[in-house]
Amino acid sequence: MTETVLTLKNVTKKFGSQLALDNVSLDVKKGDIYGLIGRNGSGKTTIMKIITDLSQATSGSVTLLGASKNTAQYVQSLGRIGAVIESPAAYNKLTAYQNMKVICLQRGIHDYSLIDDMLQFVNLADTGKKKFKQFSLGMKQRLGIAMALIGQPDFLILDEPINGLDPFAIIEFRELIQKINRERNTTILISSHILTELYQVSTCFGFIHNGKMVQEISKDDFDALVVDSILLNVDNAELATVILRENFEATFQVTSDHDIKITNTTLTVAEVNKVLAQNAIGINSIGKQENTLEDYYTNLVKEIEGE
Ligand SMILES: Nc1ncnc2c1ncn2[C@@H]1O[C@H](COP(=O)(O)OP(=O)(O)OP(=O)(O)O)[C@@H](O)[C@H]1O
Repeated sequence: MTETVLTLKNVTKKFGSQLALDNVSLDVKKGDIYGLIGRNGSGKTTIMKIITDLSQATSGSVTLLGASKNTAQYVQSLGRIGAVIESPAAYNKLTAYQNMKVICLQRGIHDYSLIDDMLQFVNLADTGKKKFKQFSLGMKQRLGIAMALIGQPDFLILDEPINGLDPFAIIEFRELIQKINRERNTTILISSHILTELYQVSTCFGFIHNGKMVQEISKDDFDALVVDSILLNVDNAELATVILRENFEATFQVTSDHDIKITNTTLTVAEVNKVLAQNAIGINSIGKQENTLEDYYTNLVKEIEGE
């Protein structure tokens, strides 16, 4: 059975009368890259702060690397994790190497050769005398990760690390996350509202909305559930739909006099095209639409808000 790294059970957090987390449960398994997805204010940072002991839950339980929160063992478990929450905390006037050295001193790490290894690992080996305040956002994020990795953690927590990065820095970042997971066997919890990126990097997802965990799903299950749809623009959508229903098993939505959306299908564009052409239906356009994590999340939120 796969080992569980983190479990939250019915965690509730109130700030005065405001309910920031409402009975949240989640499970992160060893080896996962768990993507925590939610809009601004949905509770992602609050979850991470509770895990890292920067905040206390109002009720519910948290188990980290086998230890329950508020026990001496939990403090030991915290020593096996690395975290970058809100923004990387480093000294503006220090270089990458000096900032790393501060972390080593704080953590009682005496082997400074680890610093060079780690800076190399995050591609910051040649920043020399450049001070943290002169770093680009991408460099700052990578230094934050190097600082979090210096203690060789089993579990890495990253709060919105992609925010504000340019497309090249995002690609670099994605590769770094995967490298950490693969080469260092580090389990990762990463939050973001940039869903396309989370989709590419994560092995499972947790959707949080208004402080509630709406769904947890593995990437494999998500991929099996979410199949692409076919969008059609035809002369007569109603007639075309009758013909399509006679020929194929799928869901056909007539969205206007000319537009049809076909979902729940593994049909190809060529198959649809052939049947309509044989029945003399004029086709103006036909094409596949990829259903993304973004669509899935938006629909989930719409369903909940429509409740
Ligand atoms: N210290 C606090 N005092 C009062 N309310 C708070 C506090 N911290 C967070 N909240 C509230 O709790 C809710 C969840 O906030 P949280 O920062 O966890 O969301 P988030 O999903 O991380 O959002 P973002 O993406 O904007 O960082 C929000 O409504 C926020 O205003």
